Amino acid sequence: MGNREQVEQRVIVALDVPDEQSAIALIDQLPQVSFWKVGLELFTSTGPKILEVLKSRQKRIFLDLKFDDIPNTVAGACRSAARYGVDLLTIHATAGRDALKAATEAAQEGAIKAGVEPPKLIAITLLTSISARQLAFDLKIPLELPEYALEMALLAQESGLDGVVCSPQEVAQLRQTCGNDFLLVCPGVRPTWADIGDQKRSLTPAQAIIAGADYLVIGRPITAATEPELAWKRISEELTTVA
Ligand SMILES: O=C(O)c1cc(=O)[nH]c(=O)n1[C@@H]1O[C@H](COP(=O)(O)O)[C@@H](O)[C@H]1O
Repeated sequence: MGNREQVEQRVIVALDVPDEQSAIALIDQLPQVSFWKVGLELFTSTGPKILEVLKSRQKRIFLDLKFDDIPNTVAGACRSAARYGVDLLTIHATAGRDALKAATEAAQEGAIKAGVEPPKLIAITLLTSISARQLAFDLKIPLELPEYALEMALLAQESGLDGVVCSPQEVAQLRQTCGNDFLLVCPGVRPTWADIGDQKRSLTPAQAIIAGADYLVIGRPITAATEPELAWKRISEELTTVA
């Protein structure tokens, strides 16, 4: 496998579209994409049907439902989601230690019962749409943002999770503290030519990989581009220079 193919496998494209038809159109338009993220918009619209579509095309799946509830409820949700045989699944670190532990155990149980590989359960540290100012003034968190993100990552690691979702701006620090076996997945990635949109703590694809991300999650710079294939190619070429 060449460098290019290897690095392309580290890009997860966010399938943030409203229905199955638009999702299938994008999946088929971008055959080189091997890893897709199904999030709240698409899953609420199609339910698990879209997961079957992706599996029938041998794609890897990040099911990003960002569970955040009491331990019993998140455990039930993770047990159910794990049965789909997806590769990655998300929960918010703010659900707390008991919920994170219960979710980890339940995801294993659900997968074993269904006879599929358990998903890697990863926790959201702090949404990449939140700035340091918003963390302090709106959320009233009295910690510096990098320290808060690190605390959430350590909470996830201590609770037995496989990794976290973090902004590329925090990934170097998290890699150093959490080690190489902890999965670091970075959304909030923006090539220099793309709109920043609602993302607040962004880096370019090359910078995010250099900083230590295992996977990049990229949505609108590709999916909302006039020519998604060209956007994908530009990102892939950028990454090949650092891989
Ligand atoms: O869990 C995520 O994937 C996620 C966490 C986070 O902190 N920030 C974030 O943007 N995401 C997701 O990553 C994707 C980013 O999409 P774009 O901003 O269009 O590249 C979206 O599907 C978000 O739901």
